[in-house]
Amino acid sequence: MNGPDGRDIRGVRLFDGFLDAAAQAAMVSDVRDIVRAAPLIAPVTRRGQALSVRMTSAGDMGWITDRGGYRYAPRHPSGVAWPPIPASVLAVWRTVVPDARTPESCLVNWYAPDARMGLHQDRDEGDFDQPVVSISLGDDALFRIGNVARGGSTESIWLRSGDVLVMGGAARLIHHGVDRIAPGTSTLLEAPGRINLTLRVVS
Ligand SMILES: O=C(O)CCC(=O)C(=O)O
Ligand SMILES: [Fe+2]
Repeated sequence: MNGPDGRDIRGVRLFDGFLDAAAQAAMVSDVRDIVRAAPLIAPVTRRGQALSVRMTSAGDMGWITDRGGYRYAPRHPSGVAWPPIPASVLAVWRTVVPDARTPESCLVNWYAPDARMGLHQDRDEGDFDQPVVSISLGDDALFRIGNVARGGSTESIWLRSGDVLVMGGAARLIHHGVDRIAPGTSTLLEAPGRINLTLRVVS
């Protein structure tokens, strides 16, 4: 059921339709401000393999990956500080995880129609008692949820614009990924694609 604590899928909590159309549009405008200050990066792994998403960040720390490996960094590669996390985004965190510490990082993932994200854990943070909160804007995404341990069965759900997902507690280190997006399922953005915002406490 979809009560005040969201719908439970393997310990992950989904608040579907959390943001109404006006709140989504306002948040997109805030994301555009972030991207203007800290332009999207085409990330590569240490081995030089390109990720299909484009990324930037807001907050004290931003997650980056390049030929030096992956890490949290205090600055955008251009040398500018990451812009602050917008109030609209912080408000979502405070509502869905009121007992958590203040997030130090808001990763902005941009999915063009052919982008995806492989199954992984979010484990570059210092305190796994703190949740991860993810906000979806734009086209639908097929989100796969596995297990904390590697392997085993998985379950996929469609994340839609305005949905908020919480990975916390026993599900904090659950494997997850985005198999694909469905271009053209939302009219929120001017071009097909999807924005995902992922909030984390880093330290
Ligand atoms: O795009 C999403 O919904 C998930 C993003 C994600 O898992 C991440 O950035 O670590
Ligand atoms: Fe993740």
